[in-house]
Amino acid sequence: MNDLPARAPVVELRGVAKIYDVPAGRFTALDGVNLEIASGEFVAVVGKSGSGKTTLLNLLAGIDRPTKGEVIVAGTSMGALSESRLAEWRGRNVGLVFQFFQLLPTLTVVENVALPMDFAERIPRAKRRHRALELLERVGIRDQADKLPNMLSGGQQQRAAVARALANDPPVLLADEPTGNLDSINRAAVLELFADLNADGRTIVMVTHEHDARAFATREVTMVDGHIDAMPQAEAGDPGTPDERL
Ligand SMILES: Nc1ncnc2c1ncn2[C@@H]1O[C@H](COP(=O)(O)OP(=O)(O)OP(=O)(O)O)[C@@H](O)[C@H]1O
Repeated sequence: MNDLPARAPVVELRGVAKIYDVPAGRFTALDGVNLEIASGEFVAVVGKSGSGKTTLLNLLAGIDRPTKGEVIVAGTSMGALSESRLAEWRGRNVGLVFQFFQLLPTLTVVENVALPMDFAERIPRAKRRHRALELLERVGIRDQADKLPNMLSGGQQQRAAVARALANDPPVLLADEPTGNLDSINRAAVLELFADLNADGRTIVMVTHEHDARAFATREVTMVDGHIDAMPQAEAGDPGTPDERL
């Protein structure tokens, strides 16, 4: 995994604002956001629709840039990077998981998982398929490797997407509503997988609406109108033991 010392902040946001130009003028989606996430945390980002969760995640992923403030992930302040360096940085330092999986339909599952390795060129070409198969084994769908994505269930497709996100062994796994398109059984399975990966030391930031999903995280960050709520109300109650969580 990554070489960062245990508990060092792997994510830092300092005075971050994101302002969009909209027909009516300017819309402040994030304002004055400060956040530190230590290596090894599993953070659930929660909050009402429109509170800024996806905007925050996109800044962490380097998909978007802040209007103000600094975003530092895995030791890199992203504001200093050109677009091309940012794309290269992203391929090596963050793994992304989305609600709708976003697997390429014409590639097999194992080819989808190996694809980010081609871009980052960190793993020798001859070892990429082997590593992709190991990752599929890790997420429990090694037997689906040579199928096309549309032959898999939603839960299996999301497992494949998680394996793809881990392809370049990124310090941070970022997930935007990863269980939002799954039935309850697959949702539980994917959350267990995230909890397992976190137990192995992987830092995870997950945007979610789902109360049960929050119970798997080690910390909850609540967004309210573009801010982080300093004193969130207890909503979900005691998360309970793992067996009780779903
Ligand atoms: N590209 C954009 N241009 C203009 N406004 C935007 C843009 N992207 C997001 N917004 C606005 O910023 C606010 C925050 O959006 P964001 O998608 O981050 O919220 P969210 O908490 O993830 O919501 P949801 O839970 O519904 O996905 C919303 O009011 C949204 O309409």
